[in-house]
Amino acid sequence: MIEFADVHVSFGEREVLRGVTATLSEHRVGVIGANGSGKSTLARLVNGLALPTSGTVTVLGLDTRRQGAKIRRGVGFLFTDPDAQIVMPTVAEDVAFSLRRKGLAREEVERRVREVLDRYGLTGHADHPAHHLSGGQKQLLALCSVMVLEPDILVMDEPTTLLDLRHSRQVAELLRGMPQQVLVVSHDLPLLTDFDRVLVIDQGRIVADGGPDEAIGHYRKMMA
Ligand SMILES: Nc1ncnc2c1ncn2[C@@H]1O[C@H](COP(=O)(O)OP(=O)(O)OP(=O)(O)O)[C@@H](O)[C@H]1O
Repeated sequence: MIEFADVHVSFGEREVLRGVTATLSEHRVGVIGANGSGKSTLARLVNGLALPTSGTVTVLGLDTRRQGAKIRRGVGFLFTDPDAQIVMPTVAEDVAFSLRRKGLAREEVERRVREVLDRYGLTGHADHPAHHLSGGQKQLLALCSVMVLEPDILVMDEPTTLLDLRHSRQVAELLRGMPQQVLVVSHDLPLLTDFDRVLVIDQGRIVADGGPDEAIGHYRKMMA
């Protein structure tokens, strides 16, 4: 559950979000809108990477302003650029990295890494240098590194930008099957067509909020 209560965010003089109020409890929630409308800022509020200038963001029952560290343990965040998330030389080591910090036994780490690489189709690349993967494979690797931690909520900022049609469909399918709540910022409208709820952001405000047909229709008209 993610709750925004009259959230404003300003960077200096510029007000980027202006009075956002929404309670998100649906499984897959999409966020669309023009460039610079405030979508990434909204996503970053969910794990406390950005904080409200005024108003409150509550995630998993916790206030992001006071309990950011705890929230970040429950909220997986996937950036647009997977290179920003690769920290170790090989694919398997990269996925294992975040788990090691949890203090799990080596066998348990290896078991979980194998399982997640298998689930996302990267088993054959386990010992390959992570930076040699294709853009789409790196995106899947970043997803593995986040999902292996079994987050309660997954936030994705434009996860399909680098992906070909097959990989985009794979991500869409994975999101459908995930038990976690997922918040996805995207310009990839087909990805969102069977989502449970889509928010349209314009100049820092929610201007449409509903099923994907209605919200995407509103967005298309707005951009015409
Ligand atoms: N840390 C920051 N400092 C100053 N300005 C910022 C910061 N983060 C975002 N902004 C500004 O806030 C506005 C909204 O940015 P944001 O990234 O949320 O938009 P967006 O809707 O995700 O855009 P896009 O679709 O282009 O990714 C932009 O004008 C951006 O320059």
